[in-house]
Amino acid sequence: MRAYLDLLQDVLDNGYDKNDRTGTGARSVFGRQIRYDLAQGFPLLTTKKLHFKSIAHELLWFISGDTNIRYLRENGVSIWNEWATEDGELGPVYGSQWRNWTCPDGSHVDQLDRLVHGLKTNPDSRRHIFSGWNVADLPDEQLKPWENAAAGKMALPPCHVLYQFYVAGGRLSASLYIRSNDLFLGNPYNTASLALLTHMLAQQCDYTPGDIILSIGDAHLYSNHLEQARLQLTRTPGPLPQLKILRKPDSLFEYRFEDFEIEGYEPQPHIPAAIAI
Ligand SMILES: Nc1nc(=O)c2c([nH]1)NC[C@@H]1CN(c3ccc(C(=O)N[C@@H](CCC(=O)O)C(=O)O)cc3)CN21
Ligand SMILES: O=c1ccn([C@H]2C[C@H](O)[C@@H](COP(=O)(O)O)O2)c(=O)[nH]1
Repeated sequence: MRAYLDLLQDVLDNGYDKNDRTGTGARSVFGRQIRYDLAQGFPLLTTKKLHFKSIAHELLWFISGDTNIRYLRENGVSIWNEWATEDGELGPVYGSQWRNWTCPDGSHVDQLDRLVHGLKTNPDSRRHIFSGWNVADLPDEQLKPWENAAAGKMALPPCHVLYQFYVAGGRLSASLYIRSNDLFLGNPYNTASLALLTHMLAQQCDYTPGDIILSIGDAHLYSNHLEQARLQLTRTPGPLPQLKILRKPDSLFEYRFEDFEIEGYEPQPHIPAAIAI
């Protein structure tokens, strides 16, 4: 996880202080990349305690195609509460685009189903991609997230926008473009989520999990996360935990939270930080 800490230092040292949509202010750099080899362990941050439960439930919720936070709430996950309508709606965010992209003729595309089929039947393809960036559903910038959701638009435009997969030597690798990344709160979630998805796809398609690569556009530390980032930089990363998947479900769409076990996770204490809304 050294590369993550180096990126925090890079932003502290070289970032520009900019205003941002949330009014919090952020220090940012543009265009950075971090790579993890999943053979080295599961990339769950060890320099502060992370809530794997939130990360896994959020990914299962995306994969199910759901865009209402009811499922998350029922499972004790509150990370999307601030953006939803009173009824829990977020509009056509990730799950909707991944599973149910609407075409001009009114038909729908299940991008994840196509991805799995492609990875199994045509591993050498250079087109193993799915994307959440559906221009027709982007929010109206003048409205609040929940107002957009109530109007049938996305509450927030996707941050983890474009996923690409690559098969070589029996290894499945994943590359993710993140247009905007809250390095203190969002990035550790995005990293572990991409790793978990890659493990699931590798299991389904009979490959070994390979590398994951996160390419970040606007990489920022919010002004009220700078002290927390400096505290984290005083800590030394520990050994990475291992992910065990306890059974092989019949499809990507049949995983349950109980199928995942994280072994050997011995993080340093949690560092609280306020989320910018
Ligand atoms: N400003 C901002 N940063 C984000 O990372 C982010 C958004 N907004 N909006 C949409 C989603 C929601 N995500 C979130 C939201 C909250 C936490 C958060 O507060 N994490 C706490 C623990 C909370 C918990 O797991 O219950 C942490 O310390 O990691 C993390 C990611 C990622 N995304
Ligand atoms: O998966 C995610 C989702 C969101 N974020 C962060 C990145 C930004 O700090 C905000 C989104 O604000 P925009 O003004 O739309 O860029 O959420 C993240 O890091 N990871």
